[in-house]
Amino acid sequence: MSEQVERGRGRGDVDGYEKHGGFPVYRAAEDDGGPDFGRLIEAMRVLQDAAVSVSAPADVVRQAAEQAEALAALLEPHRVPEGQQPGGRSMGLPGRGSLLMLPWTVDKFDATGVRSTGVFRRFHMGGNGAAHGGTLPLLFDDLFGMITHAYGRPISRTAYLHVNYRKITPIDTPLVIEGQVDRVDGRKTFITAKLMDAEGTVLADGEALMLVLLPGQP
Ligand SMILES: CCCCCCCCCCCC(=O)SCCNC(=O)CCNC(=O)[C@H](O)C(C)(C)COP(=O)(O)OP(=O)(O)OC[C@H]1O[C@@H](n2cnc3c(N)ncnc32)[C@H](O)[C@@H]1OP(=O)(O)O
Repeated sequence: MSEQVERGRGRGDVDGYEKHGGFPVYRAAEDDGGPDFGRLIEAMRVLQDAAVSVSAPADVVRQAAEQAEALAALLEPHRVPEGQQPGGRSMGLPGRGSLLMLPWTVDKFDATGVRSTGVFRRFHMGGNGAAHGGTLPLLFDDLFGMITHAYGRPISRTAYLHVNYRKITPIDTPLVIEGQVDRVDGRKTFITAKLMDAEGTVLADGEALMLVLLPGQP
């Protein structure tokens, strides 16, 4: 571990951790949305896998569309403002219960770094069995956000994010992504991470600059 990482441990390294610029302070959902929320989100992902991979008779497609519309209508009256919904705030669920985030599971989260494991699914596919290139920066960016948070930095936004695509990233294959803070310079947090397969082969690596928000910055 570098001296800079050691010095940066904990939340005392930067004044104003609780200020978060102009960003609201979000709390984790207390009960991961209740007993069936994770089930709903996983069923939605299975549905997304199906929706992008089936070629079904017209009658089946019509029935599926009607059922999807009925499900949306069931949920519609229960919309709440950002920060109150369990989606994205359920720390015990893959991808924190978000349908946007990769449905991965965090198995290390501390000041020395964050590691997460999971698969790219069929609905993440770009072509020829490989994950779509745009889904990798999403995975990296969310990891960089968590690394920044775990390191104790105030709420920061990504100023730049660079991904090197070293090898094809296969779908439906267990993978791991791991990264850490490399260097801190005032508002700047420099982070690197690697996406690897089960044998440790690097499929992609990335680096980012996260900037601590100033008071009032959204
Ligand atoms: C509970 C679970 C939690 C889980 C938490 C999970 C959270 C997920 C977080 C995801 C994070 C995101 O995706 S955030 C969404 C994507 N990012 C954004 O939308 C950011 C949009 N950009 C901005 O809002 C702005 O550009 C800011 C706030 C980032 C910076 O604006 P600013 O405050 O005016 O900064 P500025 O003066 O320009 O720059 C400050 C210093 O940084 C340098 N700098 C700025 N940009 C760059 C750049 N691209 N490349 C190099 N250097 C740069 C400048 O040269 C300067 O250096 P010097 O002259 O001082 O040396």
